[in-house]
Amino acid sequence: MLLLPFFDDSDENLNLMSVFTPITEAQLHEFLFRYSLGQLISFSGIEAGTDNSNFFVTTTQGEYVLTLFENLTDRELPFFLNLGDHLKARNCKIAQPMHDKAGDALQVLADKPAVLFEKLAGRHVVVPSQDHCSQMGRAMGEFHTAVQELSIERRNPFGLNWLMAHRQYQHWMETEDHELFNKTLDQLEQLNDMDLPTGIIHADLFHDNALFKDDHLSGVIDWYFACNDYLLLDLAIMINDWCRHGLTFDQNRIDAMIHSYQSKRRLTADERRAMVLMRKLAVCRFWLSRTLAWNDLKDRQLEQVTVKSPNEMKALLKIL
Ligand SMILES: Nc1ncnc2c1ncn2[C@@H]1O[C@H](COP(=O)(O)OP(=O)(O)O)[C@@H](O)[C@H]1O
Ligand SMILES: N[C@@H](CCOP(=O)(O)O)C(=O)O
Repeated sequence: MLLLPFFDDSDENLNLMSVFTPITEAQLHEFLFRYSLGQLISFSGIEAGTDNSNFFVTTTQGEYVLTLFENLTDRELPFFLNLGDHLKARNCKIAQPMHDKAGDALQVLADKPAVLFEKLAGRHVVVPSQDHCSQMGRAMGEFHTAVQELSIERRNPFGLNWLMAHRQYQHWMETEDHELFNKTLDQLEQLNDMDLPTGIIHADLFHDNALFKDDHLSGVIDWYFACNDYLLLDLAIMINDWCRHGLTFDQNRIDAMIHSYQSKRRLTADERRAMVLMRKLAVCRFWLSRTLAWNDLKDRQLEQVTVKSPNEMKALLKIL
């Protein structure tokens, strides 16, 4: 049995440096020859992040973020790049993938798939306000409207079926947690009987995945969990993360987020009925993924990763 430390403040996550693949100035200099973006001035590794190696890159023409993909492959990446191009063409607030002189966004650098993105201004907010939540609701409504024109597809690897499959594999949970998890899965089965709209969702829009400059949203990053699933799941993930202080939800922030979302896409009657269930689905998804990540970290004694607290999600489930 694995006992996980209890954290009630998400700032206390295991947070270590996350540049997995280093690059040299010479490599980057040569890489930039492919683009019409000027000469390299400077670059530096970004310490935040869990999955990829990211670098800020400054050239004589602008500022960019270079991502080397540590897990996603050449075969998987076109989905995310097509999505990025489409959303940018619809004026959605995201970081544009930069295309080289031949029109390609996907490259190879240091033997890893690599993409250069527009650098968005600002930072993520630490304590989201009602106005931040309102801006996020509107942005999400715009994303969900824009993706309806797009026919690409990706199954959600962390959706309801994935959760249900883990009913059998709970040696990593204490008995009390196991009961809470299973009881919630029983409730979630009701989602299969509801007629809920689906489409491409971000699927990970926590407040560290949106950048604000002077309290205005400059854009949403980290689209690598994007997939086809319930549209409502995106709103549920955002409400659970953006609209609370610690373990206390703020109804004003929730109302502001839903209201501005609905200015772009109205929720159906079934979606309004399913909201609490969907928020539980969102919590279980991150409880399980964080727990698996913690176990993996312990088993492999990884040192260069950032893993968020699973127990924060368990505590949230108890108050929903
Ligand atoms: N396009 C961008 N513009 C500005 N900053 C970015 C951009 N993309 C990533 N970042 C910065 O890099 C950090 C890590 O990026 P993220 O996509 O979360 O990495 P990972 O995929 O490894 O989790 C973010 O918290 C943000 O500070
Ligand atoms: N948002 C997820 C973890 C994924 O990390 P990210 O840095 O890729 O957003 C969680 O909260 O567990």
